[in-house]
Amino acid sequence: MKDIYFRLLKYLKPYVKYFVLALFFMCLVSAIMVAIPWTLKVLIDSALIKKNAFILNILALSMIGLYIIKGILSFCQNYLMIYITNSVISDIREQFFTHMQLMPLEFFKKHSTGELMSRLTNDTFILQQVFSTGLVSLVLDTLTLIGVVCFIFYIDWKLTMATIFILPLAFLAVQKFGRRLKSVSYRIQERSADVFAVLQEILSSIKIVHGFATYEKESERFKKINRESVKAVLKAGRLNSIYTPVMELLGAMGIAAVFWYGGYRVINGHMTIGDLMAFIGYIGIITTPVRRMGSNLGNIQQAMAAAHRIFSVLDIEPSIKDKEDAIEIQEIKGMIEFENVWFKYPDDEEYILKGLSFRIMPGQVFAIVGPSGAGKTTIIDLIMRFYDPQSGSIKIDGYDVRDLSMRSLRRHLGLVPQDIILFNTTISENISYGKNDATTEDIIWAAKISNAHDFIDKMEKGYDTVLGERGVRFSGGERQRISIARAVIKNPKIFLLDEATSNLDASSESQFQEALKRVLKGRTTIIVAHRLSTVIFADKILYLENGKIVEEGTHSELMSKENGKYRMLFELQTKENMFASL
Ligand SMILES: Nc1ncnc2c1ncn2[C@@H]1O[C@H](COP(=O)(O)OP(=O)(O)OP(=O)(O)O)[C@@H](O)[C@H]1O
Repeated sequence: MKDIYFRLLKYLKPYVKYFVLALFFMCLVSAIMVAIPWTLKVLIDSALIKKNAFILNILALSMIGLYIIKGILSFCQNYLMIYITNSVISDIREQFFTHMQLMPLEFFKKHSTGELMSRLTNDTFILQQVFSTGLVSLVLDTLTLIGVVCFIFYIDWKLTMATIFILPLAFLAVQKFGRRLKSVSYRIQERSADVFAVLQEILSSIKIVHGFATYEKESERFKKINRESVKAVLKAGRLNSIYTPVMELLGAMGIAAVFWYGGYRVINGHMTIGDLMAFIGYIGIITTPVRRMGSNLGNIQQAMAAAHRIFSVLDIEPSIKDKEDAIEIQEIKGMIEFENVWFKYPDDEEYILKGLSFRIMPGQVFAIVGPSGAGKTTIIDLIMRFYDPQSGSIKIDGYDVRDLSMRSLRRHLGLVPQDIILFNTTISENISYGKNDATTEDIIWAAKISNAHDFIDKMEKGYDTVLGERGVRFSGGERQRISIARAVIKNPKIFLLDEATSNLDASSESQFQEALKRVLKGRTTIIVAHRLSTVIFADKILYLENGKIVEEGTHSELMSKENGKYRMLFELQTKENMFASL
């Protein structure tokens, strides 16, 4: 827990001068708070008992003055604290976001989107709330408490000692509640993260839910998780509700004791009436802070739990990162080599790629075909360095990809992934996503090559059409063409097309292939395809099965193999196409 406090303090470093100023204002505010009951003593002993109207007037005016000054100081201190906490929280959020983006893909398999969203929004919100209000009142209350204790000791130490006897009881109760509240609040956060996760999953799969008409099943699932969350909130509510009356009782006991014992001390001449009234005034102004300190401590515990959850994500070291002396590769020729590559996914037992070796010379087009699950996409992911192999090496122009900076490596790779992911911005922003300095001509060029220009041009807003906007619908093929244009515009030396044409119809595909052949000239290309007709022009075709290359050669070489796997698959697909066209 101490670590978390220190870590949070580190975030305060850039704002330390504002923090010191806010603390200074807080000290002044509590000094005024502490001065106010003292005026009661002067009022009774020096103005009322001695019937001194001048002192009475001065007291009335100074009371107004003190409250005006306190108001101004409270405003400054509050605003400064809001500024500091919001800046700190925004720094944490930005750090969290940047960190999350650098995480390898396996991280996102372990942490659901809902969970990460909850860390970034809910948890940082708790921190923000607690530190902008809870912390201020805790500091103010502590300072006021210290000031009050000094004053009441000065007034009558015996009465003070008698009063203080009650305080440890209150603190014990506060601590006990604080601990209970912390564990309950942790449970609330966990449950609300679960609700987030289920909601996010259902919303993003709504098509499937509709398609399979599983509304009731999903409603049940949501209801169950939602009720768990309500249960946790109710438990915290119960604790909070018990907390207030217990604290009130302790407060009342304190006041009764002061009245009783203080009254005797006045009767016996050890105190003036003004002393006793000021004393009671002091006890009055500290009962609220003492009570509030308990709930503020509880809130701070909640914030610590939130900070712990945020830091536990920030502490995860990316398993794939640049070496300290990573090479920034400027220009590449485009040679790709796999040397005895063995790879399995993290936490899996079975190897997906088993001693894979091949070499692609610059400018060559390689196709990787084979049954589903053979490991084709995995090969692409390893070249992109989304994962590292357990043994063997993957080289680009003779450099092991682990020695290159990921940014410079990926700058030369044009990936068209199997899952088409487009952003909810304009078509032109989607196409120019990887090239900040792209001109309108570049965007149109890339769209033309990818066979996307015609359908974009026909749209009312053309390249300014926003994806996902009301009324804007794109077919799978159209989305795929935008995704291809996004890779083409980078003008990469190496193209990695993972089922890039699977959503195109036969005529778009043949047009696209013609265009692609032009673009691919002079660039190394790997095409992963299920439809073998799309790769017959490749310089070499690798037939992958169960993580191993079982056949390789050109289309005609592979077709000449009697009972060859490639040949059998090709013939099967040709027959299927014939039937489909009947
Ligand atoms: N992130 C992952 N974690 C664990 N296993 C994975 C992961 N991604 C893929 N796999 C498994 O690795 C194997 C190879 O997957 P890969 O996607 O490379 O196959 P593929 O040949 O491209 O298949 P397809 O043609 O169906 O796309 C499959 O058994 C798959 O279930």
